[in-house]
Amino acid sequence: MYKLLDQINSPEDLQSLTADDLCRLSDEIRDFLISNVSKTGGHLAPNLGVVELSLALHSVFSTPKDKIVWDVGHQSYIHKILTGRKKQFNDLRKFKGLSGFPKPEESEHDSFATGHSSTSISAALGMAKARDLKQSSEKVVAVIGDGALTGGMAFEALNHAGHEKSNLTVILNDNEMSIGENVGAMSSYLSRLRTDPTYHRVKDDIEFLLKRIPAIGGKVIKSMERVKDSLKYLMVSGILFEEMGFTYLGPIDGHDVSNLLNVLKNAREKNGPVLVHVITKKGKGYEPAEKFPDKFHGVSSFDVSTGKPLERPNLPPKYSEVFGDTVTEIAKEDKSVVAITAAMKDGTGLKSFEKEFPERFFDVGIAEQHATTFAAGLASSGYKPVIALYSTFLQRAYDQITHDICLQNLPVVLGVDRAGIVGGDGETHQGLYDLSFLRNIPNLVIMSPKNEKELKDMISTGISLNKPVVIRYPRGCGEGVPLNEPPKLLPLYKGETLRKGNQIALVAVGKMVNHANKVAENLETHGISTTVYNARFIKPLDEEGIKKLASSHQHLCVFEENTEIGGFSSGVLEYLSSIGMSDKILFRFALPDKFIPQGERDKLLAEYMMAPEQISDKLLNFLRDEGEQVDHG
Ligand SMILES: Cc1ncc(C[n+]2csc(CCOP(=O)(O)OP(=O)(O)O)c2C)c(N)n1
Ligand SMILES: CC(=O)[C@@H](O)[C@H](O)COP(=O)(O)O
Ligand SMILES: [Mg+2]
Repeated sequence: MYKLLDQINSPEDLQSLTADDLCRLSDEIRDFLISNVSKTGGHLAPNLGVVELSLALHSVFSTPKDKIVWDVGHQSYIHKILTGRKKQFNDLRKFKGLSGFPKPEESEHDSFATGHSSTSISAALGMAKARDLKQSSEKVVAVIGDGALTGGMAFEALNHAGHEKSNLTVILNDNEMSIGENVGAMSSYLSRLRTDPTYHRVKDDIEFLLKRIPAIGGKVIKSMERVKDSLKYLMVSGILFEEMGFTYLGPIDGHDVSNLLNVLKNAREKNGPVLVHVITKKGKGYEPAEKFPDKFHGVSSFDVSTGKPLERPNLPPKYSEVFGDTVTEIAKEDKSVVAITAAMKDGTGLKSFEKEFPERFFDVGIAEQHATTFAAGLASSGYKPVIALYSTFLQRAYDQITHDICLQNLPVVLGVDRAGIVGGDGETHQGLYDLSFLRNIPNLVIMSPKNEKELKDMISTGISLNKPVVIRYPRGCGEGVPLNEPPKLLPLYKGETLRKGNQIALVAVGKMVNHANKVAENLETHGISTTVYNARFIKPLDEEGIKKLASSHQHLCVFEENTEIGGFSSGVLEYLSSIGMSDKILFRFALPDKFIPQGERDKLLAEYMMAPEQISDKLLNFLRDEGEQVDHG
């Protein structure tokens, strides 16, 4: 199928290839990527942009002895192709298939697990210091994008690396894109680096002129070093990185394999930290991705000939879209509402808010900690910030929520998107811990809607509370309920009974409410009288409602799409034990205390015995063993 790629089964196989061969191999790899990712979905544009860079890296450095850390890691598909995993791309991001991110347990060539942005330089510096302490000789490389470079951790690591002066190569993959257009002063600085020929021209002109002055010219050039350096201070050419103790090389064309090979060999041999500034095009080699790199950042299956997603039945609106539209509607009436994203305006649905209120919309870059305390600052000055962050990325801002928002009881609403199982992104992205790490923060209200209509109501209720509020909701489409009614204020800290029975009460939050309804229907066919209670509030808990259920049913079961450790069901257990009724809890249905792998949500729920039919069977078997009357159904 592929003349060159079929011969590549490990990085060593690159050593015999010429630069021309590598160019031809780049074309084959792009064809392979487009063909496979169009079927499986995945991060296409980021990977199309780093084909030559990945080939050059694996030609100059030799993994697994040398270490390459891929920041975010969404752009590591070519790295995986070159390190013996091309045959696994049929199952990319699928249950029990190839991960879309580096995973040491998947290959010895994957030096560090990544998925969250801006960690690569820190990890690479740690590896470099370990090498120095062991007095071994491996090379260490971090590959970081211009988007990831807006993350605070990256600066902390650059600062430390410049101080330590260990040998380390940082490749800055600059494609002017985060998921959407990159933002921030660093991004503007990089674009000056990319486009500013002035410095080079002025420096060359001076030298050219001086060389023409007979005799003294040479001496003057020497003394002109200071002038040249002062020009450097005036111009750009990586001065920021040079001042942080790095040797700056670049900017270079990230699609010119020959030049990449030369510069990387040069960087490899340099002492101290080196930053190689590589200019690439996100989506290179596939026109739809080049034209719309944001849309092709992360794609589902698509038609290669048009770039359009494969036909899907008309699905309900996504929770994220409902979130963004609702906040925008409320902001039309309430001028104090402002919206904040950390480089995820598309994914969180806040693009609609930006369009309507550009002056009240803030994209802070990949900077969740800053986003959160920035919101606290706005709130302390009379505004009502709404921040949308993915559950998994919110993990970064735990102290900011605690120390900067809740301690001061500031009116900030946190939309915690992608809460629950997220699917193909796997362990690094599952939103399964937010109920546990948020529930212990004083002053914080935590809600989770059973559907997209209740999400609207919770947003309106949350903003009206004028205090710290979290609303957690899942990735993907809503339940298809009507959305034409305006949002209403919910009865505070109260749940609702959706189905009335008297034997077993199923208490659920969020998407698990629909799960509980299915279990209840199943139990009722076996003659088991079942209540379904939508708790709505994880904190403060609806204690009165829970107590009533415990007093009027033989058993309670609790459902949540969160780890079983410290989440909603732990809160119910804590409360019931405080009133001597903890024995009423029969089962807690939550995710186990482990990192949950990638895979379709239904497959993962079944893997952990949380499919509705599995839960029903478990309950029916328990009741039978207890001698309860259970019809055949
Ligand atoms: C902490 C964190 N926040 C947000 C994200 C979501 N995310 C994944 S890739 C990406 C953009 C990365 O841009 P860049 O580093 O320039 O890489 P490129 O896709 O351009 O190659 C973002 C925001 C993340 N992975 N981690
Ligand atoms: C690599 C990364 O972190 C993001 O691109 C993430 O994969 C987006 O997730 P969604 O597809 O759920 O928006
Ligand atoms: Mg980028």
